[in-house]
Amino acid sequence: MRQPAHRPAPAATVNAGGARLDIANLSAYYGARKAVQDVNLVVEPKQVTAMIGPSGCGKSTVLRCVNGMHQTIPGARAEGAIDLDGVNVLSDQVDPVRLRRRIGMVFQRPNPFPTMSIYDNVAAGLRLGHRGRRTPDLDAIVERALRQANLWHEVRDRLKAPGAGLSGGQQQRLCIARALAVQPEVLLMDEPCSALDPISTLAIEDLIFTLREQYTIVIVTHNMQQAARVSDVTAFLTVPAVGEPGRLVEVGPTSRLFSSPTQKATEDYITGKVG
Ligand SMILES: Nc1ncnc2c1ncn2[C@@H]1O[C@H](COP(=O)(O)OP(=O)(O)OP(=O)(O)O)[C@@H](O)[C@H]1O
Repeated sequence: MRQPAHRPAPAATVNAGGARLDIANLSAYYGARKAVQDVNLVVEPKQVTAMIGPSGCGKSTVLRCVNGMHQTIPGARAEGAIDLDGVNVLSDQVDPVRLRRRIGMVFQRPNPFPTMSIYDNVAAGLRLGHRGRRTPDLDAIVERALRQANLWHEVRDRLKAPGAGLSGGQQQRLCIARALAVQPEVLLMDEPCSALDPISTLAIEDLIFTLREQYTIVIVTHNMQQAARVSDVTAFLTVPAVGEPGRLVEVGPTSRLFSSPTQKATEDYITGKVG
């Protein structure tokens, strides 16, 4: 393994700015069971869009469909369309590996590769994409991703140490660096702070705030204060009745949705009457 050169990463390689996602009439199934129905949602670049709603309403399912991960679950399928700058990501023609390079995902529990060093964790996706060929400027890309994830200064002197030896909050920022290293256009975050302490949560929220300049970000969160703090737009999903699929009830600018929701179901949820 080579050590990264201690020099700033070249600015020209930094992703210039996110992509638009247009989710149209999305329904998703696990076997015969419909989990979400007719979700319509436009996600704009350079914005943070939060998805909130009670447990089981389908927030994670929508995220999975966006980056094709539902295909890894036996019996799961999606109907409708998810347009990523002109390409329907649900089409059979789309290569799932390429799709996941364009759409990165960060999960609820930090999941660094346990036997890999900090450096190799960040480089993992790049090596995968180059099928054994040497990635140009790997050191610089690793450094840039760690800087973007606000982790560089904490790990620059121990890049060979195992990623699993970092704190929970650092591990989550390492996973964000790993996702950013392949320069995705969209970053999906599924409850990225739910396993973290308040200080680490604050660090991730600050990071989300700065990353929105360069990426299209969708965050699923149970924490309404967090949605209010970090997002520009909020989408509220719910399950209308037991056994029914989840539905998107309302979407709008975050400040408006929290101050004057148009739907009673949204108001009941954000005021804590249900959910
Ligand atoms: N792998 C799976 N197999 C079968 N059903 C699933 C699977 N994953 C989710 N579901 C079902 O799909 C529905 C939506 O689940 P999903 O995890 O998307 O909801 P969620 O809003 O993200 O929930 P939470 O907030 O609890 O994480 C639920 O009824 C759930 O039980």
